[in-house]
Amino acid sequence: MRKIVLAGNWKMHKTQAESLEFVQAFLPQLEPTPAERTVVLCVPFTNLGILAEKLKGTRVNLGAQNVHWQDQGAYTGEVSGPMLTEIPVQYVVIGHSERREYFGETDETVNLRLKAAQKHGLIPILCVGETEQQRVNGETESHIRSQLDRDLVGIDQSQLVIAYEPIWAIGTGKTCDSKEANRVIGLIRSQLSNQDVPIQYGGSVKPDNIDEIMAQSEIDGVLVGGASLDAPGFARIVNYSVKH
Ligand SMILES: O=C[C@H](O)COP(=O)(O)O
Repeated sequence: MRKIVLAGNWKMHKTQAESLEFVQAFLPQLEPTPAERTVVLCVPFTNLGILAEKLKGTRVNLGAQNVHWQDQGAYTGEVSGPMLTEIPVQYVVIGHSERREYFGETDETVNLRLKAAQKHGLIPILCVGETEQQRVNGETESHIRSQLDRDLVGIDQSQLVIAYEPIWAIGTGKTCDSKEANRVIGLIRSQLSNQDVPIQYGGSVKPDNIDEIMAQSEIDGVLVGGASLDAPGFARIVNYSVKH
C-alpha cells in the first residue's frame, strides 16, 4: 500500500512564538493516526530548532523548504543537508514553483538539491506542475514530463514524495477539479519506475475539499499552503475522513 503524506508548507509565515502557539493548538486535535498516514510540517528555517524540540515523540515530522547541494561553502543565504539533519529534519520541499519563479531554480538545480537531500537521508517532496498558460495551450502533460525527466535523473525513487501543484491553483482558491488532479497524478505515476512513490496534490486545499481530494484513487496526500497556517483547519485536513 502506498504511504499517505499530508504536509503543510508554511512558506514565509510564522515567527518562533507563532509556531509554538500553532503546535500547542494543533497536537491535541490530531486523531490517532492510521499507520499509513504521515503528517509533516515544512516550516521556515528559523523555526526548525524550536519545533524539533516540541515535536519530539509526536507523530508529526518536520520538513524544511529547501536545501543546498553542497555540504558547506560560500553560499550566502543557503542551508545544507548536514545542517538540517542535525536538527533533526526528516523532509524537505524541493522545486516549489515559487522557488522556480522568484529565485531562479532550474531543473538542473532542483536535481542537485534532490540528490543532496537523499545523500543526507532527507526525504524530498519534489513539486511539479503547469502554469495556467501551459494548461490553456494543452502543454500540461509535456511540461510535467519534461520536469520529471530532468529533475529525477539519478534519484532514488524509493525515498521520494512528489507533489503535483498546478501553479494556477496555488493560493488562488481555484482548486483543480479532483478528478483532473487524479488524472494528471496517474500520468505522473506512469512515468515513474517505482509505483510506490506517494504523489500529493497541492493548490488551494482546504478543510472543505480535503475529503473529496483524498477520495481519488491516485492521490496519496496533499501539500497545503495557506490552510496549514491555521491549527484547527490543518488538523481537520490531516484527520480527513475518507480512505482509499
Ligand atoms: O506548497 C503549497 C502549495 O503551494 C499550495 O499553497 P495553497 O494551499 O496556499 O494554495
